[in-house]
Amino acid sequence: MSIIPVPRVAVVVVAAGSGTRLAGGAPKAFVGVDGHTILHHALRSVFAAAPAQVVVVAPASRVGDALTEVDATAGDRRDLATVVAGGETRQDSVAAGLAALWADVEVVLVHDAARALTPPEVFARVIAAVDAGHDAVVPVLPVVDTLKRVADDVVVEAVDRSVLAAAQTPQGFRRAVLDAAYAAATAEFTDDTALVQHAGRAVHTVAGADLSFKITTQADLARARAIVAPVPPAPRVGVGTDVHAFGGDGTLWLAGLEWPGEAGLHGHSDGDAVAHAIVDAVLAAASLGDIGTHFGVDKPEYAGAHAPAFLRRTAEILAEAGWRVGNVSVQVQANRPRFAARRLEAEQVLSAALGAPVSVSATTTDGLGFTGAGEGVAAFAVAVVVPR
Ligand SMILES: Nc1ccn([C@@H]2O[C@H](COP(=O)(O)OP(=O)(O)OP(=O)(O)O)[C@@H](O)[C@H]2O)c(=O)n1
Ligand SMILES: C[C@](O)(CO)[C@H](O)COP(=O)(O)O
Repeated sequence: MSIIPVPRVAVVVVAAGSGTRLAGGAPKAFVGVDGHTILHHALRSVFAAAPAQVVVVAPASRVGDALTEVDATAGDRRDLATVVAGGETRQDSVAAGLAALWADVEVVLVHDAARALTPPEVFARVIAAVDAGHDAVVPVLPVVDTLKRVADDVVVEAVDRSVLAAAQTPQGFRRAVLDAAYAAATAEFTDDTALVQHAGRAVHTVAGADLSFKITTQADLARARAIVAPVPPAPRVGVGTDVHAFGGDGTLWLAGLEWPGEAGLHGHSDGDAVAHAIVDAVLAAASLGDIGTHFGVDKPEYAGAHAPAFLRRTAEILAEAGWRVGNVSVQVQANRPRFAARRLEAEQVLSAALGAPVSVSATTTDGLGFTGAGEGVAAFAVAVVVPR
């Protein structure tokens, strides 16, 4: 692990928006592009830029998922990154990010996660302009459409586009200037250079980039998907296993079924090794971590939970990342219970919860190993996932 000096630059990545205009089925930053989320792609370019403190501002309910994306993208800069909860407006979220900056930071960039494909060189241009002495810097593109001033659906006048520019992010600031502007803010602005200019500071422009477009609508998402993954990703396969020992409280729950009269299994949840092996196989296929990543013992809502709770949430996580389950095959290895009479029932319960075909088979080890000794059960699952 290389020792990176405490950085003088910080990047606040605002990712706490709801994505109303996108209607992507999840907070925008967690909608899938190519099997990775918008936030994942945004963080890839942030961490590819100059070393900086990185503060990700996520929806309060998705701080854990944002940490997962930081873990997946930060590499040896993981110690430079933190995640905080955002606010009601973009400006509230920026303020939350600013509050998390380290004392040594002198230059602050504020970047929309929604501009997920921003090339790292734009970050370099903005930092260089602040270092050259500008209080505030905004990357811009020339306006290419003819613009009109409109009122009540009537064109009032044409607007001279030669004096206009389209603002992008990351927007860069001397930290003292941005902190002072936020401390004095009395109105909402849609970007940070507007707020700083309202506070009386000059704003300098640098060249933006076509790839820095903001993913706002489904058309923008389709554009990003065509850039990132011109050819739809092939189906992917994943494997998952799980083991639980008999001796837990209550009756047995396995493969989504209750088995009256059979010994229960130990576990944070109901110990259903079949369901947990399926979760691991599906998440592994989409490279989205494993059951511990999303359902760890720190999630009290899964204490004692049964298979449908795990499988429904796993299907949601997959969909948000741009995947769906093709099918799953799972085999349980155990002396008891006897599956033959209820195998189809188990397949129906598991398939309904996952939203995809799950086939179940069962076997014993002819007395060998811990399952053969009746100490517990083991389950082995293979899953195929395909692009949504
Ligand atoms: N309360 C908010 C609102 C927006 N943002 C972030 O600010 C950036 C630009 O906002 P926008 O593209 O408008 O995102 P949303 O607000 O999610 O989109 P919409 O307006 O369609 O709901 C996005 O990266 C978004 O995550 C934020 O961190 N906190
Ligand atoms: C900050 C910004 O991306 C600059 O163009 C834009 O103002 C964000 O606007 P939004 O309505 O919050 O997407």
